Amino acid sequence: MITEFTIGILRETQRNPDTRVALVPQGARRLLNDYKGLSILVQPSKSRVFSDEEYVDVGCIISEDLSPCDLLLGVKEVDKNTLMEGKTYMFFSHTAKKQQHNQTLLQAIIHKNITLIDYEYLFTSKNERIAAFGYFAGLVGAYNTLRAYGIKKDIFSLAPLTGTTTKEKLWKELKKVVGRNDKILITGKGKVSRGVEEVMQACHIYKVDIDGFFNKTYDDPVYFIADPLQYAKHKNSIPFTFSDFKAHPRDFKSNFLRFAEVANIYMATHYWDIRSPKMFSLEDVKSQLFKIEVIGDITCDIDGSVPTTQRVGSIDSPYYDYNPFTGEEEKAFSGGKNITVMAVDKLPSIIPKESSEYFSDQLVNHVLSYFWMGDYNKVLKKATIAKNGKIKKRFAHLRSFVQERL
Ligand SMILES: NC(=O)c1ccc[n+]([C@@H]2O[C@H](COP(=O)([O-])OP(=O)(O)OC[C@H]3O[C@@H](n4cnc5c(N)ncnc54)[C@H](O)[C@@H]3O)[C@@H](O)[C@H]2O)c1
Repeated sequence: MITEFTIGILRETQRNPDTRVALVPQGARRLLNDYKGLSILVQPSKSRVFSDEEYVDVGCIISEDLSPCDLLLGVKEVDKNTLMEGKTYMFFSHTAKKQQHNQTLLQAIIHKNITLIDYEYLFTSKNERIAAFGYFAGLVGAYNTLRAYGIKKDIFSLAPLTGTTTKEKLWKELKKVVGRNDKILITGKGKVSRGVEEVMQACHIYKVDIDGFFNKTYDDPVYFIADPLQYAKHKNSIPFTFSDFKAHPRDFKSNFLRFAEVANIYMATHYWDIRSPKMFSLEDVKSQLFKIEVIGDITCDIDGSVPTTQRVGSIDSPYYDYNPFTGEEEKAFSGGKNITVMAVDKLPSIIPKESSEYFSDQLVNHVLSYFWMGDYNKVLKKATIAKNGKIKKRFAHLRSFVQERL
């Protein structure tokens, strides 16, 4: 039904550009077949996992100039110097939690009267995230965390993930994981957690219930997935409800330490609202009772709910140690009572082809047509951080953040 609409696929602009893409050639082909007034322009890129030719083959136009586009699609933060005045952009902006490193990006968006829609806030009517790479972050994050444990304990050796790989290759490698009587704690029951769980199953690590996790000993490794009901509690002992936790996170405190006393590996996959309690404090990790030796922080929030995450590691160098007594970072696997941390963003970029295909399917099936058919259930509206250079009401907490002088 559309008269005319043009999508632009941006070239990623970070220093080590992400090879993922939000709309893959097969998805573009489907859209172009289904909607006759649609055009898709693609900025040429040598690093994208799909070649320019693959886009041309399905009817897209390769063009450096994306100024004719109604919508510009990226994956990661767009270089603020390339932003075009008055355009509509959709990408992972990592601005809504007032991330300091993206403050100037948000300021540029406001200054240039841009409309910013963030994939992170596209939700179904059942409040489920629509477009996310989380599942793949879970696969890679769990792999990297198990690899760290294998190195730390010198019990197995998984190949490092450098460059890019496929799910099939990960699975082959994971056959090397040998179990001990480890207890693995996972927090969060969303998409990342689903990926982590698949890795657990691939390694024949078994899931136990909360009673088993706390009270039983096993000969083999086991895991438990804690949801907010189990890792947080109301400050006034009011029974926990998730809706209350989401609406009034400041009324809750952490109930995590009991897990830290039995788990030796921890994988953080929960969503964290900056107003909700941190899992533990840096004081807590000094305690003899704090047993966790390896933390795979897939949430990767700096100064977030997992305070041992002092910085974001890189794909090629994903680990560092945190010394609980000095509070300093040390070389990974340097021993003693150090906690080994794996905290890397862009984890799904290690599996760029499959993760892009998965993400693109979600956009094609559940999001993109709202731009030209009408956003009747407000999916786009709710994910709009700024409209024509004005911060939207849902993100009003960012108004002072964009006005701060640097
Ligand atoms: N490191 C990476 O490369 C990478 C990649 C993708 C996602 N992530 C991060 O992983 C985290 C989880 O992502 P996901 O896709 O699994 O999210 P999700 O929405 O699918 O699941 C999040 C889970 O967190 C828990 N939760 C706690 N408080 C919540 C709240 N206030 N609202 C909603 N859920 C809450 C729930 O158990 C929920 O199921 C996010 O912080 C995301 O940014 C990291």
